[in-house]
Amino acid sequence: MTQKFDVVVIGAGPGGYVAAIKAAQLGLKTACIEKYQGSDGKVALGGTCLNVGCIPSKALLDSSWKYHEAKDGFAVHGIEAKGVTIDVPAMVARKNTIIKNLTGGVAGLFKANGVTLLEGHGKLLAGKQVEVTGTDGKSQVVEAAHVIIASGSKPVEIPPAPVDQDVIVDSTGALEFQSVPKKLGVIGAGVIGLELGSVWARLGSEVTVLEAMDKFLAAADEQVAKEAQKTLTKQGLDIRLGARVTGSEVKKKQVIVSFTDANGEQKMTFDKLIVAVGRRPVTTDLLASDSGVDLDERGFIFVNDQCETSVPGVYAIGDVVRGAMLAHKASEEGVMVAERIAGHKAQMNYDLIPSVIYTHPEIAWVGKTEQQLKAEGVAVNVGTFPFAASGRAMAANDTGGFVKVIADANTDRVLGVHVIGPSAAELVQQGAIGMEFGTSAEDLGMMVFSHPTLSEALHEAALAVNGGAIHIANRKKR
Ligand SMILES: NC(=O)c1ccc[n+]([C@@H]2O[C@H](COP(=O)([O-])OP(=O)(O)OC[C@H]3O[C@@H](n4cnc5c(N)ncnc54)[C@H](O)[C@@H]3O)[C@@H](O)[C@H]2O)c1
Repeated sequence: MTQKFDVVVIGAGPGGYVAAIKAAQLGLKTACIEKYQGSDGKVALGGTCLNVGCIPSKALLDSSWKYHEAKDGFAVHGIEAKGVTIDVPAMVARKNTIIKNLTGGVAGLFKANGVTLLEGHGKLLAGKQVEVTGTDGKSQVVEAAHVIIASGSKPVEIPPAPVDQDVIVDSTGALEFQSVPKKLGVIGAGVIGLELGSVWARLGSEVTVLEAMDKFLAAADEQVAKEAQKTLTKQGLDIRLGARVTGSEVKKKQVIVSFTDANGEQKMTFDKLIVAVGRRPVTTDLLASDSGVDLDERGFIFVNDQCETSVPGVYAIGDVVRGAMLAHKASEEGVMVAERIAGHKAQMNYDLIPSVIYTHPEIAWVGKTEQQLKAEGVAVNVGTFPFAASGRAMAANDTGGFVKVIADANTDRVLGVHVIGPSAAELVQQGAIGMEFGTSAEDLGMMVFSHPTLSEALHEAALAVNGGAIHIANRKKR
């Protein structure tokens, strides 16, 4: 007999698993389909984020940062650490343990919330039926009153550098190196290129980043991007802008990469090459020809602001639809859709999705950049505060970067918070909370911030918007 559900979710990444849990919590009979197999051959929940994305990369970023600190950052504190070494297989094994704990945790949450897990590949048929094909090749069809597609994304491949997951790897392969490559090439100075480039640079690789665009971190505020480029270069990342990769040749476990830049044609040889040039939506064998769901011109599933597809009752969320490819955006879309299915009037605020790059210092922002606002003709006041003037940052010997608060010159409403520096992600979240409630720079300035904290840099930057910073000379006078 055909199994019937109120909600069937295709994909158990941070979009799909959150949607499934939320739907079940709202009293809907919910199933979630997932096929991804972990290293033990068993189905693992959590999608790219938990298995080969956000979490494993942060595990390696944290391990490599501790190594770097032990090697080069302790002496200033009077701590002597001699003979510091890195055991790369142990570092990678720790990362794998974290993945196992978290993916197992999601399975536990499914059980606790009564979500039925259907193992296999899900395909949407006509009439909100979903075909589930198991790894044994056997298929079953389930029926749903509502379907949520959360099939995610995968790395873009480029013909000049075909991934073999040995010498030329994508973001997944770059989490599995068993030793530190002497020379590491990275194609793409985006989020993944900078995070993974940082991991291996801290462990001793000579890292060259080849970026096709002439501008570094085009999505970030220009002042932040400039500071980031300066800092990462100082850390040893050789960032080549305007560098177009034209070919690669793997020879004796090395790769010779050809590229053109302002100086003409170039060749460089690397021991490993990471290709990190973006991700694309996964829609392969996902939609039957008569499913009725439309794709947009870039291959994403077409949805409106409420994540409704062209078929009533079928929704799509996360990386497979328009917007930022971020786990937290996917999760919030999942919550919104589950609530709407349950009859609530949930909406999502697409204007306040924070962005974070987990380098050191972290780079994070929410809202608009100064350049975007100027292009829109919005008059703004800007306040910045450098961590070099923060007592807490000095105590931690982590004084690089600054906080920048941008407010509407007429209303004083905060329109953007941009941070490069220690705990930037956490500080930007404070800005996001304020902005969600329509805070003005003055509101933030009037609040009591604990002393001594890094958060005081946000307080001071908000005060500086109107020339009232205490611990730095104000550029703008009251
Ligand atoms: N911390 C995070 O939030 C986080 C971490 C990892 C990934 N992600 C998401 O995953 C997605 C993929 O990340 P990503 O870093 O691969 O993509 P990205 O879009 O952030 O950066 C890709 C970069 O590669 C460059 N590029 C493209 N083709 C090139 C070529 N042929 N030669 C040289 N450079 C080229 C682009 O100009 C761009 O700067 C992004 O949407 C990102 O937001 C987010």
